[in-house]
Amino acid sequence: MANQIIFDQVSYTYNPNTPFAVDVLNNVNLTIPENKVTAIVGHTGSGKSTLIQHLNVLLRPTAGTLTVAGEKVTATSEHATLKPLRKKVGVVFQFPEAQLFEESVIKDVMFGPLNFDISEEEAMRIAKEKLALVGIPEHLYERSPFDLSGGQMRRVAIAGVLALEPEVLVLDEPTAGLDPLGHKSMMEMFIDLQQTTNITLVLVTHQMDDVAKYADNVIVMEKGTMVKNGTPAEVFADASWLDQKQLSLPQAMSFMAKIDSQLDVAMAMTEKPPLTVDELADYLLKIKAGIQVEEG
Ligand SMILES: Nc1ncnc2c1ncn2[C@@H]1O[C@H](COP(=O)(O)OP(=O)(O)OP(=O)(O)O)[C@@H](O)[C@H]1O
Repeated sequence: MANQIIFDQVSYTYNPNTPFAVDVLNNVNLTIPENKVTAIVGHTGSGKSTLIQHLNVLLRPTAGTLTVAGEKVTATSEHATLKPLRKKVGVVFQFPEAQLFEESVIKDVMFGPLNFDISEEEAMRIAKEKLALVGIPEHLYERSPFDLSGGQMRRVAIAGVLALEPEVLVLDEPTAGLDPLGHKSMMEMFIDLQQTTNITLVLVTHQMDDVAKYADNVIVMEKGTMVKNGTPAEVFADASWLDQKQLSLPQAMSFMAKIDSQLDVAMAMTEKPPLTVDELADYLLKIKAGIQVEEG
């Protein structure tokens, strides 16, 4: 259970003890299971980014205890003792390409490992491996990262995070601004990585289709607390509750909600409701087969 993440009564206040103090997390209690994909959803301003910035200790709790990668973090944790944690937890922030800075692609990806006292030779080996994984071809390694396309820059920045070989990978809307194909291929890359390396993946997203398709577990945040936790099927089961929280259903479920009342056969079926487009297609084919049997 070393990579299970536990928030125990965690609160966080920006600018504490000043007139600008803002309480953003309020007594958060939650567990993120290890070796699974957990999606964090919630209306804008619900505290998702603040929550995940605790995972690699960019922020420390104002109160309460966070356990991550086997380390306990509180308001008084010493900075120096938390360095190993920064290697174990990689965070891909929104628009990570903004953090590129080295003169070449390869140097940018080697920067993290070199900072953790890994030899130049080994850092180079890791950087090449991660660049291949994110789909950056070798002829771009010596180019300036600033000469690449936006999508390529993002992949280089992600390779830089992966180069630390984190055990927990946190993604804050990693595909924001990408076109649908870029979005799909990047999400599939992360999910392949999760499945082949068995890392713990935490995904902050507004895209309910991704939650339905990729997540094992969903955490719903509202006003700085967790208001629901469960599988996608459990969280999406109550459409009116989601609506109250200003969250949407995955497309396949919205489609079903629109036609369900007209599909007596479907309503009679004991099948679980489809969450994804693939499941919806299977569901409709079963209904069609059912109708044909009835008519026959
Ligand atoms: N540096 C900061 N100083 C003061 N308040 C902040 C700071 N960063 C965030 N906040 C406030 O904290 C609250 C939660 O912000 P946060 O970015 O964690 O929400 P979010 O759920 O990630 O939102 P979004 O979906 O829009 O990214 C917001 O009210 C925001 O204004």
